Order: sequence, then C-alpha cells, then structure tokens
Amino acid sequence: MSACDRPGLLPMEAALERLLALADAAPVEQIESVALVEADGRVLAEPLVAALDLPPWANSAMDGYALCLADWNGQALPVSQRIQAGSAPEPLQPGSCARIFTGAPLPHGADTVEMQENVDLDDAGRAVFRETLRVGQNVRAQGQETRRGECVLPAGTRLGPVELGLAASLGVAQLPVRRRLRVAVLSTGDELVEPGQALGPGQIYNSNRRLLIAWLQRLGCAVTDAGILPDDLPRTRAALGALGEVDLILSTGGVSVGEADFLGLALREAGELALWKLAIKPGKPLTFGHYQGVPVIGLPGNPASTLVTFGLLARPYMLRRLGVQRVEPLGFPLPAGFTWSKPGMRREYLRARLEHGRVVPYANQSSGVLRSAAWAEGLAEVMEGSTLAEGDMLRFIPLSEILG
Ligand SMILES: Nc1nc2c(c(=O)[nH]1)N[C@H]1C(S)=C(S)[C@@H](COP(=O)(O)OP(=O)(O)OC[C@H]3O[C@@H](n4cnc5c(N)ncnc54)[C@H](O)[C@@H]3O)O[C@H]1N2
Ligand code: MOO
Ligand SMILES: [Mg+2]
Repeated sequence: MSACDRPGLLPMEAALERLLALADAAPVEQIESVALVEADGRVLAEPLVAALDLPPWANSAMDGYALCLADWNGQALPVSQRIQAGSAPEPLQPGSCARIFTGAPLPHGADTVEMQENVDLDDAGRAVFRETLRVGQNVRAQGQETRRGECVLPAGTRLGPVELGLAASLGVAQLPVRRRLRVAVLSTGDELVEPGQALGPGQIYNSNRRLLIAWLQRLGCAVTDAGILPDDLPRTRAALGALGEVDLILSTGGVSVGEADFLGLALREAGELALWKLAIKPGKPLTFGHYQGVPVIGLPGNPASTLVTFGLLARPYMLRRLGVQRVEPLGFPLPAGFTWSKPGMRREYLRARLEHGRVVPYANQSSGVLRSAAWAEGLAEVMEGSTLAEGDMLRFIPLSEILG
C-alpha cells in the first residue's frame, strides 16, 4: 500500500494544491503605496515599468580615454577635456581624446574607451594607444540594460534587496504593494508557559509562538499575538470568535486525535473543517478550516512539525494570497550521506545539513526536537515508499529558502 492508497492520508502535492486553490479564491486585493525603505519583503501589486532608459546615457565602463575610433589615424591624440562621473561633458573636439572615468558620460562624438593601463602619455601630454582598439569597447550604451517602457518586475514579485535596488536604479521612490496579510497567532495547550516565567509541574515553555511570530514578521505580515489558549472547547470557540479582522488564524497544537485537541473540534463544530491528515512526517495532523469565514490553519503542536508545515504549506498559502505565483521552495538535488532502509508511508522532511558534499540528518528526528532545526541547514526530502543508499540523490531544501 502506498501513502496515496492509505485511507485518510493526503499526499503533499494534493495538500498544497488544495491550499493554493483556497488561497487563489481569497486574494488580498488592497494595494498601498510604500516607500522603498518600507518595501522589503512586500509583494509588488502592479508591474514595474521603466520610465527611463538604463543607463540613461552612454557612459564609460573604465577609467581611461574616450575617442572617436572612426576618425582616428593611429597617432597620439591630445587630451581635450577631463570628464568625471556626475559631470556634463562638452562634445569631443575632432582629432582629440578625452580623459574619462568609470561611470562618466561619454562626450558626444566619442564611441570608444581605452583603459588607462593601455595608454601612455608622451612628453607633450598626448595619449598614445598601445593596443588595437575595437569600436564601442568599454562603452555602456544608453538603454543597454533596460529600455523605457519595458516591464522589469511583474506584479506578484516578492520584493527583496535586489528588486528594491532595481526600482531605485529607475528612480522609483514608492511602490504599489499588496497590503500586509493580517495573521493572528494562537498557541494552544494547558502545558504552555511563556519564557521568563517559572515552570510548574508538567509545563513546558511556548516555543512555537516566538518561532512563528518572528517568521511572520519576516514575511511582512501584520501579526496579532493572541497568546496561549487553554485546552478547553468553550474557550477555544470564544478565542477564535474574538480575533477581530484578520486574514488568517494560525494556531499550533490541538489538532490531533487526543481528547484535549480542541482546535479541530471547534472547527468541525462550526461546520468548517476542510482538512486533512497529510502523508508527511513531521506534520501529519495539519488542519485547515474556517471559523466564521476566517481561514484557519492549525499547525501540529510539535515544534519541528510546526516548522515543516509552516514552511512548506502555510507559507506558500500566505504568499499566494498576496499574489505571488511561485511559492514553493525549489531546493536542489544532493547526494545522501546516509542510508534509509525502511520505506515510510509518509514523505519525510529530515532536518539535515551538508557534510563533505553529502546530506546528513540530525541524529534525533523526533518532531518535538526543535534543536534539530537549529543544527540543520535544510530539509532533506525522503519520498514516501522509498529507500536510499549512500550517494543516492534527494532534494535538499535550504532553510534559508523558506525562512523569510
Ligand atoms: N493517537 C495519536 N496520537 C497522536 C497522533 C496520532 O496520529 N494518533 N499524531 C501525533 C502527531 S504526528 C503529532 S504532530 C501530534 C500533533 O498534536 P497536536 O497538533 O494536537 O498538538 P498537541 O497535542 O497540542 O501538542 C503536541 C506536542 O507539541 C507540544 N507543543 C504544543 N504546542 C507547543 C508550543 N506552542 N510550544 C512548544 N511545544 C508545544 C505539546 O506539548 C506536545 O508535546 O500528535 C501526535 N499524537
Ligand atoms: O506528524 Mo507528527 O508532526 O510527526 O509529530
Ligand atoms: Mg494533541
């Protein structure tokens, strides 16, 4: 029996497909204009079209001498002007060359730049060109990077340092972005206390809350911290109903089959439990539903399960709601540095790192062990039903690809 055949266990692709379809059906459409300095991590709402050529004028790629090669007879040329970046040159005097520096505008009439290392100055201060020259060498033509009117970034681009630099290079000071996704974070569990407090009997510190809030902030979300919810059905209902205007409720814990797992129960009772048991490990009891019309993603409470399901399912869902098209991490193939002899029913995401070019998993893969992810550099994907010998290829998803 494969994982796909196993009753009630949904394969990863099917779960993601469903989540993305739900996201497509509930897009965040509002747009706001933000200064570039505020735009890191936000999602571009309209295509960015160049309003000017880049570069705006031909300029020199080297420190050296600019000349008109067509008019040159191979003789030493007098230096008729000096052009620094930021200056406005005179047209090039016929029969002369111009001293020029990197990024300075080419004077009208010049078509070629020779780097200064290949030029000598004779006793009369004329430039002697030692090497063969080629028309256009070391010249960055106007519009060679971008022509006015070209789309340089499509709508739905997630803005990062490169995109912001590109927008700045085009003189754009403000960008239209989708408004922030408003996410409420709920931690469920009677056993949870916050760091800084004393641990009572049976209690543990709430780690998921900090993990998720930091991650959501990196994702550009507006976060409502809804604190800790006790394992109690009436209070779960009340808390879910009191979260105000949010686009998503993200909870951890309380979604498995235990008698104290009330999140799933509250959603089922409201008639809006949509999901699922997934064929992935960790992360099997991921839950999706709505509460009074607001989407709810119930992440499994075990911290490594929270990490994997948020990174591989909730994060893509959230980005898609903002209009990002490619939302899944790509990862890349790498050879396994371990063997896997027992094919599993669920696809496994091992917290792993690279050692000597091979993927090595953390020794303790229990889904309660968050330390595994702090040690790891990525998630090693072991497909359901498969075995691995050392050197077999698997997909490695760097944590850096999903953490942000
Ligand atoms: N009989 C079964 N029991 C369990 C199954 C199952 O199929 N049958 N699935 C297991 C799997 S797999 C997972 S994953 C967990 C998921 O459980 P829940 O999502 O209901 O989460 P809880 O039971 O509330 O907590 C699980 C675990 O994680 C700890 N936890 C919860 N929240 C936090 C937090 N904010 N910070 C740190 N640690 C947290 C909690 O104390 C538990 O140890 O269910 C299995 N059981
Ligand atoms: O599927 Mo659970 O998340 O392994 O512990
Ligand atoms: Mg439970």
